[in-house]
Amino acid sequence: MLNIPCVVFAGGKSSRMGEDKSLLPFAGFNTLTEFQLSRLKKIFKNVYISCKEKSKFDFEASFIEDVKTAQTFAPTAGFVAIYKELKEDSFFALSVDAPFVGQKEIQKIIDADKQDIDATIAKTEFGIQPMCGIYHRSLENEFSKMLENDNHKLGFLLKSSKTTFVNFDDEKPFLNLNHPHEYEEALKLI
Ligand SMILES: Nc1nc2c(ncn2[C@@H]2O[C@H](COP(=O)(O)OP(=O)(O)OP(=O)(O)O)[C@@H](O)[C@H]2O)c(=O)[nH]1
Ligand SMILES: [Mg+2]
Repeated sequence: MLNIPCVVFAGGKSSRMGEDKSLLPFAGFNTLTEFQLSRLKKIFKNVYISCKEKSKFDFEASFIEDVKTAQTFAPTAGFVAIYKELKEDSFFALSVDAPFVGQKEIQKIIDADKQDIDATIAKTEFGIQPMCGIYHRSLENEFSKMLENDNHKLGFLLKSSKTTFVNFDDEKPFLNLNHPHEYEEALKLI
């Protein structure tokens, strides 16, 4: 079991999906969020759910609600709240809509992580995967500033910080369910 806390980001608008993707049924679970919780709890000692309002879920879990000052829909609001809530020096961030990121990928990222850097993030041929990787507390102030300035460019933050990018040849584990057709594709792959 991994000691680093895992945070599943499930607070987005799902504008491309057209309905809240964190609440879509998946692999026999009532919601994609519960599917993620169930499998990630076998890998990490502590798994948290980052969201705007925990009341949208009808199950028990360790929820971290976004800071209330944030009107914007962007993971930045989640990051600021997570740093406030957790006492650990780093955490593993994963998007709720990435159901195929498995133990193998997670372990490779953990093995590449070091104490004196800001982040360790997955990268594929398509580009960096900001919602799959480790964020250190050294970025806490940066995230607060980004939220204040209504700047939500995670890619820019990572490229201008001490980030280790971990290369993956296989794109498949990083399938993101942004559009309905990707959800349909994922249902067939389970
Ligand atoms: N906690 C929190 N997470 C968010 C917020 N906005 C986006 N996220 C998460 O960030 C991750 C990446 O976002 P996207 O894949 O673009 O999901 P989304 O923003 O819901 O979808 P679109 O509206 O189609 O862009 C997802 O895991 C979202 O749940 C937010 O305001 N708060
Ligand atoms: Mg989005």
